[in-house]
Amino acid sequence: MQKQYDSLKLIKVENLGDFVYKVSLNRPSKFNALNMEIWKEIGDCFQWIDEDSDCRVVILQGEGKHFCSGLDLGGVSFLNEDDGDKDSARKGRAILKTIKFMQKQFTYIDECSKPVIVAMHGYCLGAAIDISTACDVRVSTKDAILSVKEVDIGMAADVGTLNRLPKVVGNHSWIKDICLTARHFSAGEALQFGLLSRVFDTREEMINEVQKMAKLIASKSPVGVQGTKNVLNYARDHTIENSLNYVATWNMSQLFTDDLIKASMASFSKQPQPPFSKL
Ligand SMILES: CCC/C=C/C=C/C(=O)SCCNC(=O)CCNC(=O)[C@H](O)C(C)(C)COP(=O)(O)OP(=O)(O)OC[C@H]1O[C@@H](n2cnc3c(N)ncnc32)[C@H](O)[C@@H]1OP(=O)(O)O
Repeated sequence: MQKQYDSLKLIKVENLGDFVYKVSLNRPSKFNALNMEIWKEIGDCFQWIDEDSDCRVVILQGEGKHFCSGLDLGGVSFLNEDDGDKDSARKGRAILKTIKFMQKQFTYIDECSKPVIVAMHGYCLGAAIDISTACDVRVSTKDAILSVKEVDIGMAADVGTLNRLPKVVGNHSWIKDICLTARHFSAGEALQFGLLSRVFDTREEMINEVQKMAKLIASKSPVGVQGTKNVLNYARDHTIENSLNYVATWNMSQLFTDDLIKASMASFSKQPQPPFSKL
C-alpha cells in the first residue's frame, strides 16, 4: 500500500500509527490550489484508503499557510479549451465528462468506508468547501477564512457544495447568503451555523485535538465505526423508513461479528476497548 501512496506527487499520506492516517494537500507554494493532477490524486488516495485495513480514520489537512485556495485558476482554461471544429453538443459532452470526473474524485471521500476528519486553516475557498462537505467531521482554526467562491468566478459550484451543504446545515437562508454573495465568512460564523463542529485557537492545538479524536475513533470496533458512517450516509440520502430497513438489513450480517462480544464485555466491565482484528 505505502508504495502506492508514495507515487502521489501533490498529496502526502502519513501513517500516524494506531490506525490513523494523515492526508495532506501538498502544493503549498500555490496555497494548495487544485489542478487536475492533485484532483485525480485525491480520488486515487481515498479509493486506496477505502481498501487499506491499516487505516481506520483519516485526518485531511493542507500543508503550508492555507488549507486550500480552490480551483487552480491558472489551469481553468481546460474548461473552455479551443475544441476546434467540435459543435456545441460535442463540446458539452466533453465538459460533462470532465465535471463528472471531478465530482467523483470528491465523492470518493464521502464514499470512503473510513471516517474523514478535515482540519482546515487559513484560506478555504471554493473547491475547498466542496471537499469539506464530502468529509465526515469539519473543524478549523479560528483564523480560517471560508468562502463558497464559485459565483465570483462566474459559475455555479458543481462539485459538491450546493448538493451537500443543504444536508450539512439546516439554515437555508444562510446557505443562500454565503453561496450567492461568495463573501468571506469566519470560522466563528461557520461554527454558529453548523458547518464546523469545533474551532481551535491555533493550528497546533487543532492538530493535537484532531489526532486525539481520530485515535479515539480508531480504537473502537471498525465494524461499529464503519457501519455507523455507512448508515448515517444512507440516512442522509433516504427516508427514515428506507433507512430503518437498510440498517436492519446491514446488521443482519454485521451483528454476528466477534467485535460485538469483545466491545460489549469491555464496556460492561468499564475496561478500555480491546484490540480488534483488521477489517
Ligand atoms: C468544473 C470546475 C469545478 C470546480 C470549481 C471550483 C471553483 C473554485 O474553487 S472558486 C475559487 C477559486 N479560487 C480563488 O478565487 C482564489 C484565488 N486566489 C486568491 O484570491 C489569492 O491568491 C488569495 C486570496 C488566496 C491569497 O492572496 P495572497 O495575496 O495572500 O497570495 P497570492 O500572491 O495571491 O498567492 C500566492 C501564490 O499562490 C497562487 N495561488 C493562490 N491561489 C491560487 C489559485 N486558486 N489558483 C492558482 N494559483 C493560486 C498565486 O498565484 C501565487 O503564486 P505565485 O505567483 O507563483 O507566487
